[in-house]
Amino acid sequence: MTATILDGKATKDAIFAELTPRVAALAERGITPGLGTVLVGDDPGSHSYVKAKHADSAKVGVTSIRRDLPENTTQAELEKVIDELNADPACTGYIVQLPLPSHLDENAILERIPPEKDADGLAPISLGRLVLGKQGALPCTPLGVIELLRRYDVPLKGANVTVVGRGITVGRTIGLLLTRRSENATVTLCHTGTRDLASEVARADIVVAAAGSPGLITPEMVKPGAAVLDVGVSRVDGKLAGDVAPGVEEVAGHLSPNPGGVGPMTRAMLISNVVEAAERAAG
Ligand SMILES: Nc1nc(=O)c2c([nH]1)NC[C@@H]1CN(c3ccc(C(=O)N[C@@H](CCC(=O)O)C(=O)O)cc3)C=[N+]21
Repeated sequence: MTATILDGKATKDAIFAELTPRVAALAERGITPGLGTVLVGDDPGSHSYVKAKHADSAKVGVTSIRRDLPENTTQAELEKVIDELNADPACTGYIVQLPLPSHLDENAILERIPPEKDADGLAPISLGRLVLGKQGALPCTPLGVIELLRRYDVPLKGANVTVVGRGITVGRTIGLLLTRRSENATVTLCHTGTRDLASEVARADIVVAAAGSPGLITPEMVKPGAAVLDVGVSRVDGKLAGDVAPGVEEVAGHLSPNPGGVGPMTRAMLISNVVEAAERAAG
């Protein structure tokens, strides 16, 4: 058996094609969504993600506002930029690219993002609303995983989902989305303290690998026919490596590769969040 590839790039393009007329409809009412990005430092990976987000915005007609700051930016300088975006009516939503350099207080910055301008659901108030099941911005990577599964008709209701990794952008939050009544999945969250990772993965109908540990998920672990999503990414000898080892495509029923899987979906969900927030604000 060879897994059906969950093609995140093609799915992102399909989502953009759906968003473009919605942005045009907003434009007719005099509304232009504007996505801001705040990037501190010169990590090449972060730079290429941010660049891609601006290209995405342009593609669907969303204005973009870019704030690139040097590595040695102080907390006060960064807070000033955040306050400017908060006050700028052209910026309807924005993200602070994570991780921030270690001398900066990341949580204090995220606290400063008002929920109505939070484009990727990582500000504390948005995360709290997610826990409470209240309307708010939702995290883009978990949304991307769910949307990709939905578009390939991989059933979530009642599915056993094993998530590997407890980072804030994926592992910690995806269970909150998957266990909503609208998804109704059963979620197991694994991490470095998990006693028997192989048996937790073997039980799963869907595996979300978001540990950032190259090749962690091997073919022997995976239940034949399961859907496997490779979300983790690390650099090994300068090359990008996912969490899913070669050979899993022979066992899995569906596989989202890395690159070309959840990464582009994350970007699609960011633009979708910004468009949806603008529509909601317009009434
Ligand atoms: N506040 C915040 N929100 C984020 O959503 C966020 C973040 N910080 N910090 C870093 C991670 C990482 N991330 C990616 C987005 C797109 C790709 C992506 O599109 N990747 C392509 C190609 C990547 C390449 O070739 O360089 C792919 O997977 O095919 C990857 C990674 C968003 N993140």
